[in-house]
Amino acid sequence: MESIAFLSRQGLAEHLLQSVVVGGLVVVALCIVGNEIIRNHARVSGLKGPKGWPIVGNLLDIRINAALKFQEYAKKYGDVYQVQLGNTCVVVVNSAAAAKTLFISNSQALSSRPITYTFHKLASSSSGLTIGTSPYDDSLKKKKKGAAVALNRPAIQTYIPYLDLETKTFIQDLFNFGKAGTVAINPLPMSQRLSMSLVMTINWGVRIASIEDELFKEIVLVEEELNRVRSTVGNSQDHIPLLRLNPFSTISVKAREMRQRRDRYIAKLDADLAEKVAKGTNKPCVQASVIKYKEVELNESELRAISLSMLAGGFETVTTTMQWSIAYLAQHPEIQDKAYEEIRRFQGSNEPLCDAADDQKCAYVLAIVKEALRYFSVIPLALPRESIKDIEYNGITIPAKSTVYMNAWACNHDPELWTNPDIFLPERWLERPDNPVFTFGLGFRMCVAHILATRELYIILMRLLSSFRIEAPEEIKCDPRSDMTNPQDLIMSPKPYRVLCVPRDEAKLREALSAAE
Ligand code: HEM
Repeated sequence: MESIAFLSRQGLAEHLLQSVVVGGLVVVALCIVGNEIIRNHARVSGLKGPKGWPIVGNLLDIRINAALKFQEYAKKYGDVYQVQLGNTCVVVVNSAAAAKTLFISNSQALSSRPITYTFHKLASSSSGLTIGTSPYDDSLKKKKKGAAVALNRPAIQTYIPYLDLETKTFIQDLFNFGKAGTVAINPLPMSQRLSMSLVMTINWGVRIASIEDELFKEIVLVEEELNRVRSTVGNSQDHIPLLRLNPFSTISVKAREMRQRRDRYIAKLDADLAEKVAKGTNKPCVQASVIKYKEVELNESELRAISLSMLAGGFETVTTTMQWSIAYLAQHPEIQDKAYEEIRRFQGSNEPLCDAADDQKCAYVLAIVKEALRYFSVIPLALPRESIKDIEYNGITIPAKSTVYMNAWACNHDPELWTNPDIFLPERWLERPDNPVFTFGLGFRMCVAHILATRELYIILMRLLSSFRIEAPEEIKCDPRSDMTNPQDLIMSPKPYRVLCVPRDEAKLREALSAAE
């Protein structure tokens, strides 16, 4: 009797277990089917493009190098197509001609940014968004106007003394840490200090004088982590909502921690400046003087957004462009020697610290800057856009609220624009100085500081190449297609390396640097 009861209990338990498993599988299958229907519905009607796998879409295919993979897809699907990143349908633009049509002719329609889970919900500052991550609204227009006033040509003219001081300190650092060319060094912290100090001086009137500064180290660490958090394609949870339920997600923990740490130093910088303003001891700077742009009338959170944007936009971008360039130039002495000759000829003297006020008049050095911006394309997918109204493109309607990526890498390497686009060749810019560079984006949301950034890179390279011969003590891998530190970062940086900065004329350089002190 007992054994019959036992068997029937066991049978019941097995049956229950089977029902739970089958029920669970049915629910999962229904969820997948439901999700597929939603995803299919979200696709742009009539636009070609790969659908990828259920749930993940094309995310797995673009892990190694999204911009290159998108460029490859263009051969099959055309210059403009759609991909499926998890649940997000993205329109990708891959040629110079298509980018001009979409981002310039439809500038206003493509004036917003999509909201992402990892950055916007977890990591963005409690007191507001940066300009680069703000969707389109009236507040964004005011923030952009404030930044434009701070970064237009007349304003940049007033920053020449800052450019002068920071680039001199850069040369001094390379000379000192590299012990006059006898010790191989990684130039990264020196470039980071330069670009960070410049934007901090412009914004808050305070410098970072040394790479040993604790605030410098904190900002470097936090901004580098945020670069990961802002990844366009690397955070799966941005595109697969189910993953947001994971309570142990390391990227979510990092995002929250970095937000708090960033809020702390921005608040401290603002408070220190407010104190100086009250005492009348502040240096002229954007934050202190923005109140005088009466026509803009920014509130506190909009002012804070400008500060955040200066650091987020102006620090890693310039640094990584320099870091790739130095790696490449170290292995191409012929480009360095040509630049050195051109600088000497242009200046008519043997002065290592070239004139900081020179506005990009040495054509060959400007050509190196433009080629570095093009060839390395440090933000390969620019910053994502969202359309605010329907766009007609080649008979297809890209509806409002679509996410659109400009593949800046593909546009910069477009064979319709350049012969041998995969070769680093500054001379191409002497032949076609007016060709476009896509590295700063295009249209309404184009980089607000592209004039400052180009001028900064120019004067850094002028002084660097006229002061030193850069030598590679060992091979440095610096192919932008494969040698990045983390292919999922928003801003791509090369792996760490070391170079020797050998003074071209040590006595003359010592003299110039000591005169500058
Ligand atoms: C080599 C240096 C730089 C590169 C490659 C770069 C690249 C970019 C790119 C690709 C965008 C998005 C453009 C688009 O959506 O079309 C952007 C936006 C922006 N950049 Fe830069 N940038 C650089 C330097 C700077 C500097 C020095 C600053 C500030 C001092 C800055 C501030 C900004 C801001 C505020 C935006 C947001 C514009 C908006 O969303 O309306 N950038 N930048």
